[in-house]
Amino acid sequence: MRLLLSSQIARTLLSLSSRAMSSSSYKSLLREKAFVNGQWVNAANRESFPVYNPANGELVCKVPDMGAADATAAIAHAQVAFEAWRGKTPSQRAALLHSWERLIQDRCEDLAALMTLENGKPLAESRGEVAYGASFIRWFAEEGIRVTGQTLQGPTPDKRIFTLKQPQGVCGMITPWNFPAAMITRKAGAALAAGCTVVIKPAEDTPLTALALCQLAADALLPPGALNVVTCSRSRAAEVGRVLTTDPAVKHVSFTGSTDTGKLLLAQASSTVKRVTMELGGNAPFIVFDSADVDKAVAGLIQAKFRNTGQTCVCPNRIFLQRRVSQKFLAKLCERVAEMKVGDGFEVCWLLGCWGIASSAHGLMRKQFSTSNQGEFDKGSEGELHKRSEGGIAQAAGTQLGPLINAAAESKLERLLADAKQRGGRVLAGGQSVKVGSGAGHFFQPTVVSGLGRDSACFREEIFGPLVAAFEFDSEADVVELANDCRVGLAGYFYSADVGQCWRVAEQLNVGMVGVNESMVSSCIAPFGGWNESGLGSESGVGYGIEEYLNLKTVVLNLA
Ligand SMILES: NC(=O)c1ccc[n+]([C@@H]2O[C@H](COP(=O)([O-])OP(=O)(O)OC[C@H]3O[C@@H](n4cnc5c(N)ncnc54)[C@H](O)[C@@H]3O)[C@@H](O)[C@H]2O)c1
Ligand SMILES: N[C@@H](CC=O)C(=O)O
Repeated sequence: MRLLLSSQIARTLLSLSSRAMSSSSYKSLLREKAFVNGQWVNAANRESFPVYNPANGELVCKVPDMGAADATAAIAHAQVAFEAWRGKTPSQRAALLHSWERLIQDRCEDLAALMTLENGKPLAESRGEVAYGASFIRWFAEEGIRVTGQTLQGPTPDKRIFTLKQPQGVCGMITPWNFPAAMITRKAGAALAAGCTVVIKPAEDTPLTALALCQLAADALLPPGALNVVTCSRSRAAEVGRVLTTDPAVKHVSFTGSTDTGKLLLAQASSTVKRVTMELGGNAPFIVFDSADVDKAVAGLIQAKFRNTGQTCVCPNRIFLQRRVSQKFLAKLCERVAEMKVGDGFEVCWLLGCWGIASSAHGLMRKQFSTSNQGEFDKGSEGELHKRSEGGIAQAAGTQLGPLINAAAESKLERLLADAKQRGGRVLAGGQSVKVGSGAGHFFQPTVVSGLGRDSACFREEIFGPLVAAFEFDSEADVVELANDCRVGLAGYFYSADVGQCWRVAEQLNVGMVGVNESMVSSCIAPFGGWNESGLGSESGVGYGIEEYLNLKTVVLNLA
């Protein structure tokens, strides 16, 4: 009887989940034009470029291939909009941002489907990203109404000093493909809440999520010109990027992407001394000490490393294992890796169907709570979101690793692997590309290699794919030196049961974010930023994220 009941439940869930999959309601958010001054527009040159589904190489649609003239026009509109937007009270801006965030949450399923379509990440992760992305808008709406200055005593009895924080103006933003929603909302949410207006150039691989966010911003009644998206192909990125980094009307450039591109944009932005926020590449150490709980460390690595098929700037890159624990860790890791399913991000099972239903229920509940008990409900959902995006990797029985973003990403993995083999590295798991469906996508097995030294490409370069490179070490001092032997410093992780060691190592790693017995360091609450060649400035966090978009002004008042 119990068996019959559970198979009926499974069948119902399966049918509900496949019905959800076959739904094409995301098309109502699919936009094939750029968004400037509240209008859907073509490129001045009338050209367009294709957006492909990385899972099967199929054409999704075409969007405008804009150039310098379009970027200049968008900046001019954003400048006009700035004069009105800065004049609104912080609470008025917050109310509009809250509406935008609510619409994003309400359309979570459609946004997630669009994201999986253009980026390839498993649907579970796309849902997690929509919620993560929305959290930044809510966070910054609240940050915006709490901006404060200082009142200081003067250097002489007749003087008083005040500080004011004022919006900078038009902000140019260049964003990557790996988090097509959250890297936009983390920047634009902060800038808009501060009273700035924005012109965004999204990555050429993933412009559709950016455009869908614009539609929802328009639905939320954000004023025309406050949020603009200029789309362009890779071959025009430098042209549009040059305008965003050199036009005197742009006061701030915010970029997330590779360190090489970041350096170029920094140099360009220096010509007009713009404020800059740079979130660049990482090479995160993931250290497992002998005292660590190995099962927790393996689970942590799986979550942090394979999120977005390993294409995340805070992904563990170099895995350092203390000699006594090394074999045990690798054996368990290889066991887990062998179970991971590579496939189309839309492939789900009834477990995820279950989650889809839960998330629809979440949408309904959210609507009900929105007037009565919003604050409390939001707090609860924040934790849920994190569990959900982690669950997408570690627990789901559907696709856990989607395709790589493009052919160049696959070639890079093959190069890193060839270098590892040539240097005597051993491939303990994976190591092959995978044919999925028509074979037009670029899929790769989760791969574990060991036996490498610090001369290997896996040690020196940001891997940005599902390849784990493990290295052994003997002492705490040795591993801190190894971990710090790189020019970037975004995130770092370690697992240890020794409290003293936890303090020491957290303090000694030259990175902007450290996970101690924890593999997820990103949230709207925590400052996000890197040291050294990983970037400049801080996104999110209490005060830090919004301050990036505010100018400090000192006012000296003479009382005499
Ligand atoms: N830190 C991150 O989150 C992140 C994100 C994406 C890529 N990466 C790293 O970069 C590597 C390559 O990926 P990628 O090619 O997408 O990164 P990229 O830095 O070249 O691209 C990121 C963004 O910058 C734009 N861009 C590129 N060249 C530009 C230019 N000259 N002027 C203005 N904009 C420009 C792109 O169009 C995209 O919007 C990856 O393998 C990875 O190591 C890091
Ligand atoms: N999206 C990542 C950062 C870049 O890849 C995060 O917020 O953790």
